[in-house]
Amino acid sequence: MKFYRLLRLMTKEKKYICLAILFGFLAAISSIGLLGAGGYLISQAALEPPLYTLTLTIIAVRFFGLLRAGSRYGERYMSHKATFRILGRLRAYVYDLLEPVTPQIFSKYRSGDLLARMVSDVDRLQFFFLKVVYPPVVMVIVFLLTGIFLIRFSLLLTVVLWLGFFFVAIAVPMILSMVQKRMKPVLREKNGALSNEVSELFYGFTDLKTNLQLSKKNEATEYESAELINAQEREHIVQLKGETIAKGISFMVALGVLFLGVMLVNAGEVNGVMLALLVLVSLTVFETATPMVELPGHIEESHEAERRVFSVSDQDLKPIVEKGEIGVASSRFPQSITFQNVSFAYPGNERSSLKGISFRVNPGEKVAIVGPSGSGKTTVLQLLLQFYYGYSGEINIGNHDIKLMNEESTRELFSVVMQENYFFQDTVKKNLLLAKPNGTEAELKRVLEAVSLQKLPLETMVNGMEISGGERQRLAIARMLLKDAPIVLLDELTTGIDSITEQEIFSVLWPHVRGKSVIYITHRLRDLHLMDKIIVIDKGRILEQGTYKELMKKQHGYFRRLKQLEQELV
Ligand SMILES: Nc1ncnc2c1ncn2[C@@H]1O[C@H](COP(=O)(O)OP(=O)(O)OP(=O)(O)O)[C@@H](O)[C@H]1O
Repeated sequence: MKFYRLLRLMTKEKKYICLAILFGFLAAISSIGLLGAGGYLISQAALEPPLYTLTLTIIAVRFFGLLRAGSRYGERYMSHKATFRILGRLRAYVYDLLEPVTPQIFSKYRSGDLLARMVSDVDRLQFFFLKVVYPPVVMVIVFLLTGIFLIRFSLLLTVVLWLGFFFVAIAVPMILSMVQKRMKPVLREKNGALSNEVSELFYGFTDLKTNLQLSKKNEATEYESAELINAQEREHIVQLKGETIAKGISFMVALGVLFLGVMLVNAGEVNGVMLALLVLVSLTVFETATPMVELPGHIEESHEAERRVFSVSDQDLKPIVEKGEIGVASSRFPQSITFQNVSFAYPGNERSSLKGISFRVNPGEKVAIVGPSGSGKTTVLQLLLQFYYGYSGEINIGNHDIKLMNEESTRELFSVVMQENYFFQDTVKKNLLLAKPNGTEAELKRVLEAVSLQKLPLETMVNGMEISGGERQRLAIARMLLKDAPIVLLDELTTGIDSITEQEIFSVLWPHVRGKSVIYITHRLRDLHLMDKIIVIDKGRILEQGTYKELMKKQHGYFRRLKQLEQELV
């Protein structure tokens, strides 16, 4: 159902929603009361009665004036409070939906695009309550009550008012929405064409310039821009026409009420001093109805945003199993890791990236996984870190199947350096503290020294230009050293680092990980004699595994051939 999830979230903010509607209603009614009482006062004053007879009306005008100011403030305050609380809930809800399927999402969408889209769509949904839900509720209540008030004078007045309501709040917005719906595809097309031109201009700037095509591209971009502006103008004119018609109808209603009022006064059914009150009341009540012209647009926009926000999580991206609750008894001791006949294909991929992989890392053992690019090495870590669940076979840490283990406490077991490591736009210090929130400055400096970054001040901004790719990689290693978890996962950790620094890092790293279980992924074959076991993997299958000596003894072994090839190259 449309807006089902949004409405469910909204019900959690009942209190503020009810208060917003109450204050909105009071604000509208007091506006009507103020103008009505004002009109009545002027009419009465024109008859020059003794001043004391006007006292009550003057008090009423003052009362409505004050009530209007107070309730307007209350309405703004409560409606925004409700809106922001709903928005907060919505953000948390969307985050909870996406968090378990994040790896699947990022393998499907470009992460930057998706995040930007998500953030803007969620933000757009904040207007759902403010512009879609609550104004019509207030409007209907106000029109109902005003209609009932007018029945006191004549049923005809009420009929005219409700007829006006039908046209202004229902018929005109519906017709307008139908016309705009027909214009939307053109707008979308022009929008897409312009974004296309702009991104080609932006990303292909150097090529366009060197091939002398820049001015041609500029012209094309300007043409698309003018086309889009024209289409937007046309849509805006239609919108303005709708608003003008709605306002025109509300004036016609006021005129109709005036006309009827005069007839009623002539017939002696209504006192003449009430005439101004009737006209002003019927005019003011439409203040709540004329904004309805924009309602279909807001509904459409919210619906589109809602569809996009939830479409990502509604796809077949759900984790295949529910996570278990088994906590890890102690994260201090090294743990064994076992893969038993594990096969896995990434969501949407027909080809399996792992095919019946079995191996064991004993507690405290150091195991290298080597193999050519694309052979499935990183995938082993992705499964171990529980970024994906849809594999067959079993993965165990200690005696527990990881599918049954509590996700967060399991991750405490790992210190990880992946091929690409994310750093927050913050200082070196803050980025390091992520791994150990209570780490002291001395500890931070010690790990920086370990990766030969002692000259890097802790307050340097990581995403600033001062840090090179190799330094970022070393920083990731420093972060890993700081976490001090019992299982260490290293994926191509010295990519982008020169051989001398690499040697320095390894001389710190191996002593540091002594006693820990280590999986070290690499396609470089140096230092592998330090490993307890080497697993050679190609096209998702294990080709051979054993100690360095065992593999080097195999006459036609894959590893031996690789090693020989590397030595020849060196
Ligand atoms: N997110 C993903 N979505 C779909 N397919 C993927 C994804 N990540 C990897 N693959 C595919 O899985 C296979 C194994 O990839 P993996 O990254 O595990 O290889 P690798 O041995 O670590 O390679 P490299 O040394 O280049 O990092 C490759 O064919 C790759 O195309």
